[in-house]
Amino acid sequence: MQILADENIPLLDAFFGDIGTIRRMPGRAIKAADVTDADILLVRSVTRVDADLLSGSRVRFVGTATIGTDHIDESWLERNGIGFAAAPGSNADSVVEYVLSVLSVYAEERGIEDWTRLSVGIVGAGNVGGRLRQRLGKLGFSVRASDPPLADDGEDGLDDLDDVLTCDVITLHTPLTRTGDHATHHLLDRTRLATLNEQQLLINTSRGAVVDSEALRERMRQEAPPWLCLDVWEGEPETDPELAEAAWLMTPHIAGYSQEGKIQGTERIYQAVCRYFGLPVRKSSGQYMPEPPLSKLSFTASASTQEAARVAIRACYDVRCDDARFRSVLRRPVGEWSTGFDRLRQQYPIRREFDSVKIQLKSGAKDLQQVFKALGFKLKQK
Ligand SMILES: NC(=O)c1ccc[n+]([C@@H]2O[C@H](COP(=O)([O-])OP(=O)(O)OC[C@H]3O[C@@H](n4cnc5c(N)ncnc54)[C@H](O)[C@@H]3O)[C@@H](O)[C@H]2O)c1
Ligand SMILES: O=C(O)[C@H](O)[C@H](O)COP(=O)(O)O
Repeated sequence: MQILADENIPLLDAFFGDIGTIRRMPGRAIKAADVTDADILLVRSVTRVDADLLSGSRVRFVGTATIGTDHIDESWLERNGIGFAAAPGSNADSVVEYVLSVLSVYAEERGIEDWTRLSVGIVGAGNVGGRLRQRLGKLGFSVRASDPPLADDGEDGLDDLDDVLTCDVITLHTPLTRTGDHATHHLLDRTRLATLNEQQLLINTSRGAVVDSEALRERMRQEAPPWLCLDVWEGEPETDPELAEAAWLMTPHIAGYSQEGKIQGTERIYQAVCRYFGLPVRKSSGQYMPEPPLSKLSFTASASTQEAARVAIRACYDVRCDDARFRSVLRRPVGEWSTGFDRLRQQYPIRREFDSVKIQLKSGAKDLQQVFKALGFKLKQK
């Protein structure tokens, strides 16, 4: 079988080497002429997969190693009998940990001693939002979440978007959808952005177009704008210079880029290909997960829970490093920004999730134990 794949999908040979001949291309460069002879197309979020790309090709299966599917015309694939799979949940923990890192830095910069005093509003309570809600709840944060599709399905405990927008921190975790009762395109529009103030932080790790960028630019120019943390950008890899200037933290769409997240993304589409073509599943992400550079952290009984949590979160992932790398690209001429955006993602440093690190504690340190468990670390008693 001929497999055409985005070169940024990790472990292509390891997972797909036995299944077919692999041809790699930069995802943004994949065009109709490239897919004509492919049986399987494997993409990430930067390749638009639709009739323009695939009609006339012999592609029988498309896999995207991502959670988001807004770049895929799924109904066209279905109408044309082409198999499809995404990678739901694969990098959800990575995004949750990105948000935890942002929260820890935000609390410190605002001089908030106890970060759990911040109320957090989650928009979209699926894999990412739901896991974030659980971890924050266990840590003792007051959390509100809005998710109308889940509410329609009878899920309790959800709030209206307008209530969620009154929280100290608002974090977006919806898919980008343009049709249906709960479409999210420009969900945060001019009216909703007008309700936010300088005591609030808005984090967007969903898709850039879930927020109306033009309205956001305007809001950031007005009195008392909210603090802003952007990982995703409407029109990326282009970066809006005014939003870049206004953002407190900014990163080039890497919230989901933990090593676990990326390898599990490949694993999910490998499993789907095997199912689709009736092949045995012989490989798993665990086989290929390298040893983490940091494996253990040890705290004495004298560590305060706040400080210990801060140290451990940032030892694993400090969002300020990604912010600094991105800002260094944006100091170059504007014409180089979009290639810089892609280069940062392609050459992303190794980042491991919290549960790759064992936390060693003195027995009896009950508060610390609870906090680390809630954050998602593994515990080891001394
Ligand atoms: N920045 C990154 O690196 C990164 C990484 C992973 C995912 N994402 C984005 O985050 C999105 C969410 O990921 P997920 O794994 O939680 O997806 P998911 O499908 O598990 O959950 C999305 C949730 O949003 C809800 N939703 C839909 N419309 C809504 C609306 N109008 N208001 C509120 N909630 C709504 C859905 O009901 C669902 O529960 C993905 O679709 C993707 O676009 C970004
Ligand atoms: O939807 C997802 O899974 C994420 O947005 C993913 O991290 C995007 O990464 P990309 O495909 O752009 O490399």
